[in-house]
Amino acid sequence: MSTVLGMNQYGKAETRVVRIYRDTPMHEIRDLNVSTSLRGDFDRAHTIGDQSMIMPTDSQKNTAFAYAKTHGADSIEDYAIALGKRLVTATPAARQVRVRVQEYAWDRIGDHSFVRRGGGVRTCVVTITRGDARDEWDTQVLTGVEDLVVLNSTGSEFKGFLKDEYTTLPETDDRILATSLAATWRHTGTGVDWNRSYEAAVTTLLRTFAGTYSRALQETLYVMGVALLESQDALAEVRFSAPNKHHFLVDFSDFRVNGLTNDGEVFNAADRPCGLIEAQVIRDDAPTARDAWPAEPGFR
Ligand SMILES: O=c1[nH]c(=O)c2[nH]c(=O)[nH]c2[nH]1
Repeated sequence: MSTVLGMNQYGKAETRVVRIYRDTPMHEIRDLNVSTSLRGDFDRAHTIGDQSMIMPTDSQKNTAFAYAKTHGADSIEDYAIALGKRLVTATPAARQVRVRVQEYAWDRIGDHSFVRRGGGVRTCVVTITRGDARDEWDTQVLTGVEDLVVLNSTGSEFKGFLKDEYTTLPETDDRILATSLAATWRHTGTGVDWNRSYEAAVTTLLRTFAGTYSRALQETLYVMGVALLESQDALAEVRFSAPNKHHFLVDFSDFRVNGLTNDGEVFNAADRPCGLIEAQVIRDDAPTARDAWPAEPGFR
């Protein structure tokens, strides 16, 4: 039996590129998922382990970041064409490149604040307990929003934190703050215009996220909780679960490209792990929650 190498291609899949345009106080965002694949004569890499014709996938990823700085402005098509031509040009053995780009759309909620388009799933959990008398019910209503993805491209710091032998995180005065917010709030009664209350709650959460300088996501959640409870008298408490979706500034300093700087413009949107910040904000005179929260282990 003899065997030969068949079709093959290689590249970097799903480089999560976030490009911030910050030339004016009104920032713009492009949020991309970029995959590149090179095709050509890469037989020797497969058959005899010769890497001399291989442009590393790591370099392809770096090029995707660098081109977001220099070519990311207009359309994903122009960006993909420029990136693809560069990769083929830099890789003599490549005959063809395929560049796939997905762009996530964001809507503006402030000068440097955005919410992912279409985001936010409305939820409710109702718990009804039979009372002593006929037609007597104890009704507890939780309303919430999940997957509300929000991002501030500046106005966020994280510094002054506890450090030990394992701490490597640099302090920062200016970072992206992004989270996929889950918030659940408890109503004190049922005489509520639910739709109007929900819309107002989400508006308050978004407006507060956008309008609050953040020293940590913990502080931002607390301020959002206070604002929500102050905006509607009939809310007893709110609970937040907020993954800190880390955006790492891409280090261009090792690239051998003249004049390429990264002044808070190109970020790697990390997939995982994320910080997970969770907090409850409650009125001090809130009626007891009884069984409102679906907290039995293993139950929903
Ligand atoms: O807002 C933050 N809170 C933290 O507790 C934390 N920890 C961390 O590494 N980064 C951040 N950011």
